[in-house]
Amino acid sequence: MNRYGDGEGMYRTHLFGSPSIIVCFPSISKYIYRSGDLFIVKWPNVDLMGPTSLGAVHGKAHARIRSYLTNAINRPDSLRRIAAHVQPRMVAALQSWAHQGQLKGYSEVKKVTFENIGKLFVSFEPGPGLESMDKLFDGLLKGIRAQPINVPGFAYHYAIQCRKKLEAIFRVELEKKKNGNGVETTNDLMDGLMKIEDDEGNKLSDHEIVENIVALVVGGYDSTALSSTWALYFLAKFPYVLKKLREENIAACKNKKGEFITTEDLSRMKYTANVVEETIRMANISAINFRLATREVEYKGYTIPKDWKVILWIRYLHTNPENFDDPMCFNPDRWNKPAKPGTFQVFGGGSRICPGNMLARLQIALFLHHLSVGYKWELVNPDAEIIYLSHPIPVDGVDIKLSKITDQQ
Ligand code: HEM
Repeated sequence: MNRYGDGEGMYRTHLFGSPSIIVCFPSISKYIYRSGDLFIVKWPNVDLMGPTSLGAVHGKAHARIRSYLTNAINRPDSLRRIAAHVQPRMVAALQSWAHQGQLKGYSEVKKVTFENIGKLFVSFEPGPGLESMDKLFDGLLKGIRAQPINVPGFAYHYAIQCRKKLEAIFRVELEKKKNGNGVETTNDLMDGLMKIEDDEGNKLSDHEIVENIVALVVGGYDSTALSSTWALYFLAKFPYVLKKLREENIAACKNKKGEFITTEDLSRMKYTANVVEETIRMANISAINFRLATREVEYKGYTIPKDWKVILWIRYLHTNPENFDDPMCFNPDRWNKPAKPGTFQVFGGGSRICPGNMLARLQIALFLHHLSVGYKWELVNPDAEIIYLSHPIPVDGVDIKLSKITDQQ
């Protein structure tokens, strides 16, 4: 960009041996998202994501899984149920953090997020099994954005081993469900995937169900945990934001007699919603988004060749002062008015927009509620360096000292 100027907001380069177009302006990003037939989604290391999973399939196969999933986790009635379901574990986790006093924010947030997601997706109960699965998912996630070198010692090779073990675990769960062996009737995502049918009444194969469940945990687990961890970080750094957040959240539960807050309560909590949006904008969990040109495309006098990778550079959009004033300032009030069109792409766009976006927002908001009402905390290393691979996170894993707020405070 320094060499050629902004142009139409894209430039060409070579990344990891592939010719690629890097897209960094809202207008061209919008065009690419809208032209789903010209630019198909194409994740790297799709074998690790699962070639038959939602993020990898196209056409009717994509539409039928997506429609089920959107109903199950992204509609108001499902979110209402999920809100009631996830809060007890958040409350218990925060109490245990206060007992610990000092803790690694990221690993603790991950534990509680994984417990909730494990229960929602496959009815897993917390326990040692869940902990070892967490490690397997960690290994799998690290491989997804690594060079595909299938040699022992490399992240990609290890990720393949983790994936095999995870598939074996989920296959056992699926068999139990199919045989009705010792599993009470549940209503989790695996049950839902088992029921999906296409126009001819064909169901998903066992293999497709298992691949989709693995992909859903991959998509929904670390992304949500990282976002909540960044909220811990930003709120510690911006105390006046925490003060306003706390006031709104205390007011929201003033007349409650111990019951949890609901999605209806949250819909009235404007500042909390702003804090969620600002957290995910600045966290940039998905810093880039992947597409592939299916044929040669002309755009405003430029040619995008067939089979070139098209990489949407989301972090650039979110940190460009032309899109967001003073972009590195954590300022939830900026969300009092909507972002400029096409500048906010945390969840991607078009027919592929993240189907878990409302679920993620809900979990972050509920976490913020219990955290801000009941606890105070500080960063042990406020100047910790940030690492960016595989995802952005302070290098110390957000080490915090946390305690319960007493009545006198
Ligand atoms: C803050 C948390 C999250 C972030 C930042 C995030 C971000 C994204 C992004 C950028 C995409 C790609 C969209 C595109 O290509 O245009 C995506 C897709 C996807 N996400 Fe999320 N996501 C989050 C939470 C979740 C959750 C909770 C789930 C739960 C199930 C989930 C499941 C998926 C799936 C299945 C896809 C593929 C969708 C498709 O190809 O149709 N994500 N997400």
